[in-house]
Amino acid sequence: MKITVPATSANLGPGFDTLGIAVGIKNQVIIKPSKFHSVSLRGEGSNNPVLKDNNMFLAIFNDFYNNLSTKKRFFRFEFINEIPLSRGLGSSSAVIVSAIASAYAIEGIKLSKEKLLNLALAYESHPDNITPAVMGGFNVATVQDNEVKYIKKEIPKHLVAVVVVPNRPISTQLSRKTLPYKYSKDDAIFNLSHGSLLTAAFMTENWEMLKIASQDKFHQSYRMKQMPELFEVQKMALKSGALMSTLSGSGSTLFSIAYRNDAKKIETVLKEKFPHFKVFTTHFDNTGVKIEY
Ligand SMILES: Nc1ncnc2c1ncn2[C@@H]1O[C@H](COP(=O)(O)OP(=O)(O)OP(=O)(O)O)[C@@H](O)[C@H]1O
Ligand SMILES: N[C@@H](CCO)C(=O)O
Repeated sequence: MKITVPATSANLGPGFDTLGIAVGIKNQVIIKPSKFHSVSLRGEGSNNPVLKDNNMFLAIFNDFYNNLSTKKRFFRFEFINEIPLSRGLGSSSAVIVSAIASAYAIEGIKLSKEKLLNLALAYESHPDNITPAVMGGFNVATVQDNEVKYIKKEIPKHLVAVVVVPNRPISTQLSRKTLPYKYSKDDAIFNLSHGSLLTAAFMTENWEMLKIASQDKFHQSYRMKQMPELFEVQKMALKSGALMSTLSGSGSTLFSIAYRNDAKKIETVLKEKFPHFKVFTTHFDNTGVKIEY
């Protein structure tokens, strides 16, 4: 059995804890029944021994599997990770979603995507990474009575993401602590209006509106000050033709959206200017987590 789950970019500027989008890089887990427990790990995180043994995937998988099954079975877990850790591309959300989906699937128990999403919510207080990780596409999500309420929009193929991944992480947990506890009425209205405009721009495919709509006063500047070079990346991406350029989740990745025809030029400029960062272009994922037997 193979589970595939996409990376996700949350906030998209003003949509703090609300807007998120799934992109073409992914984590895959191949699970096979085995005589004994074994784990292999390739790609992102493979040089981190902690991730091999007591990683979050196995902890969540076992929590659910032990409740779903009466049988004591062993498995071989083969992790193939493309999503970098602590770079704002939803690595932990991908793990949470794929671990829960795997436990149900290995037992042959059907699990709707809505139910999966609400089970994942228990592990992540904000829905803006887990929702696109489950559903794919662009999502607007909120939590009401412990349930995620969301609306999804698929992204057309002529749009791509140009992603700049710095060589230093920003921890979501720590960076949330650097944010103000209170905001002024003006800043609240600024983010409400820009987040609403951004959502409408995605839903109506008004891509030229993304640049104005993706401005933020809640979190980006506080976080980007931890790595001031990110302001340069953002300016260069927009100058080279990006439709929008925002901090991906809590960072450190800078996430830009562009027309497919403009991506090569943007990517080339960013690679030349920031050779110490990983720069790549990827399509959008409109499927979300998927299981193949
Ligand atoms: N691929 C993974 N495999 C196992 N555990 C993981 C993986 N990714 C994240 N984790 C666990 O989740 C914790 C938080 O990781 P990380 O900071 O990447 O998540 P995050 O908050 O989603 O940030 P980001 O969105 O930047 O990835 C890690 O310390 C690790 O315990
Ligand atoms: N909305 C979350 C996203 C984390 O990926 C944050 O900004 O902390």
